Amino acid sequence: MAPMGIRLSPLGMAVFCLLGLGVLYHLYSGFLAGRFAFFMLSEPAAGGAEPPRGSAAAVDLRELLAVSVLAAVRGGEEVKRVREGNVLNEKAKGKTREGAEEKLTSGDLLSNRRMYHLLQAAFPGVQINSEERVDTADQDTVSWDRNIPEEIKQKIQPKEVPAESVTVWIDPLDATQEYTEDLRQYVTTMVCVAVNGKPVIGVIHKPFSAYTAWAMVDGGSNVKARSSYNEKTPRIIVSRSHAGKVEQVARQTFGNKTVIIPAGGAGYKVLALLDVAEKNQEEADVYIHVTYIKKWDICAGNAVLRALGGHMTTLTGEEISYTGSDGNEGGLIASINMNHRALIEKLPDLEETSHKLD
Ligand SMILES: Nc1ncnc2c1ncn2[C@@H]1O[C@H](COP(=O)(O)O)[C@@H](OP(=O)(O)O)[C@H]1O
Ligand SMILES: [Mg+2]
Repeated sequence: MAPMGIRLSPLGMAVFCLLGLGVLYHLYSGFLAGRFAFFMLSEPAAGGAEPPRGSAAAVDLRELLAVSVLAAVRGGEEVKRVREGNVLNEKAKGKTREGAEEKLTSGDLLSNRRMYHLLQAAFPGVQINSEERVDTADQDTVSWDRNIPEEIKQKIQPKEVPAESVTVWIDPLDATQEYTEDLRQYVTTMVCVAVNGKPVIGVIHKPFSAYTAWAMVDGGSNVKARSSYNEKTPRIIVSRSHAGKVEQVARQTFGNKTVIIPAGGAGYKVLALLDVAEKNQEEADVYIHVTYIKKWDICAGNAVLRALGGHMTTLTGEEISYTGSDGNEGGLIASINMNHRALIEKLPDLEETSHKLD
């Protein structure tokens, strides 16, 4: 009932109600629109609010493997392009301890730039050690499209590790000496991922035959060991341009009739121990190196061998740690599906050998 003296007109009531509804609708739709806009805007931010992958406390090793394969392939394209263009701009960057000239070409530098920037942009929180100097101002346009190749997805599970435990080693052009001699079969590009100094992911790519081997320890691989190895009279693969006394060491260990295969590149020599269906690849049973060598030269091969159950150690059988300094002093011996310990015990004392052979 209406209060006394006031008559409510039904029409007025209807108009009043409609106005009220309008006001409510306006307020509420504005609120909803605001919420909707916030939701839309905050969607990428929410993704971004999670720390960008690779820069935060954790990195996924499967992603790191995918980028490492891409980096090795992209770097390899530069290596091939420069070689085919025949303008290497070859120069000497120094000498090894043994006095051999260390060469540097445009192939090394352009591959390095590509590989480094690709890995660095994808994983900004990770330590990357590269054979060549990197100009950080010198950006490269290739970025990772976040695609993980189907084969890697099928074989490898995601696995996060703290970013600060990771060291990536890049060799943008292994066998530079042979590259300058146009011995293309020896040339590789390599990426290695070490976790707490242990080599865990290895990628070895042959740019001139578009062959890529990758493996992850406790993960999987696209390459395997051969079905048999000659343990009694192994064929030994050694350096052709930084040999030192390796031939004498090999003959002293395995006899004068031992077959010694001189070859370029540490990546190539590790592949020689595996089942690599590639026509420009020789096969061997053991890889021995006696001179100083850098960690970017051997880390990827070490990871691949370890993933497949093989070994790469110093000549006295110590594991090589892939953190800190970039040099490996103790030489190396690599084998797979063999008694590695027995091989080491057979080796002569290197100090003694070098006195005897001087
Ligand atoms: N005594 C030494 N000092 C420095 N680097 C060496 C070395 N012996 C081998 N290396 C490097 O290890 C890689 C494999 O060597 P080799 O082909 O002789 O087996 C080459 O890398 P790069 O070609 O990447 O420079 C080579 O330069
Ligand atoms: Mg190298």
